[in-house]
Amino acid sequence: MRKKIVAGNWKMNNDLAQTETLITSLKKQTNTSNAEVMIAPTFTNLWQAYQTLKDNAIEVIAQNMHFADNGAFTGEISGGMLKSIGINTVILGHSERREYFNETDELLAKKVDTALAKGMRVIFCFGEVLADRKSGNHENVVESQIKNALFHLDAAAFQNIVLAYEPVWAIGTGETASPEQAQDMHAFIRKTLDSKYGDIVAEDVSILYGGSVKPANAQEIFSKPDVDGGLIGGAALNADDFFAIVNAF
Ligand SMILES: O=C[C@H](O)COP(=O)(O)O
Repeated sequence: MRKKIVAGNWKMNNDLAQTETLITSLKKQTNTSNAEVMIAPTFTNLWQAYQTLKDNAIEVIAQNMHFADNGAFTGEISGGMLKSIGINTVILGHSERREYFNETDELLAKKVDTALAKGMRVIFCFGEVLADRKSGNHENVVESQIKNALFHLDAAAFQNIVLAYEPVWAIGTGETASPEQAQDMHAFIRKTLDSKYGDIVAEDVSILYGGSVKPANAQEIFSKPDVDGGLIGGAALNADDFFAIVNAF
């Protein structure tokens, strides 16, 4: 069964004190929707966030992880380390990881494998840049990102995969994909999954939209039949805005 999910990706924002303040505000909010709510603080604040929220319905998730279990990878964090502090979900393939840290589909396939082998849930991100959208190549780009990183998996693996379509031109720019553009791409993503795995997988996978989702536009985007939620950046840094988006369902 497809789930509704709203996940806040805090990116490299909020030190420990700011994290505690924001979580205190989040705990005062009421979820009147049927959406699962997640937040992804920075690594240094995951433990504190998890401890503060472990009796709350808000799930604390990670923004990234390495594919190896351990070893000489200075500055990296493994899935086992995340699991050991109670983190069961990880965002992989965010466009900022792809752009600034050279993460390729091939690398992401290895990260996905490791996360799934650890029993973790993956929020797998992908999306086209503006030039691809302008040239009409956006569906080809998204199709190859999905195929290259995920199509080695078996159908059962998709029970622990959430997809997040994030057109790069809409991230942090204030320019949102129109609800129709989001719907069209989400429907295309289901068609792509259907071609390999059949309609049960295609219909059951949750597909989130990310890119300048705000309280003012969330309801219209979430009203589209193939949009199952959002991956929220800037607006997730304010508790009122974030829960206005959660409650837009
Ligand atoms: O992970 C979140 C996305 O990059 C969207 O960020 P944004 O809501 O600030 O555009």
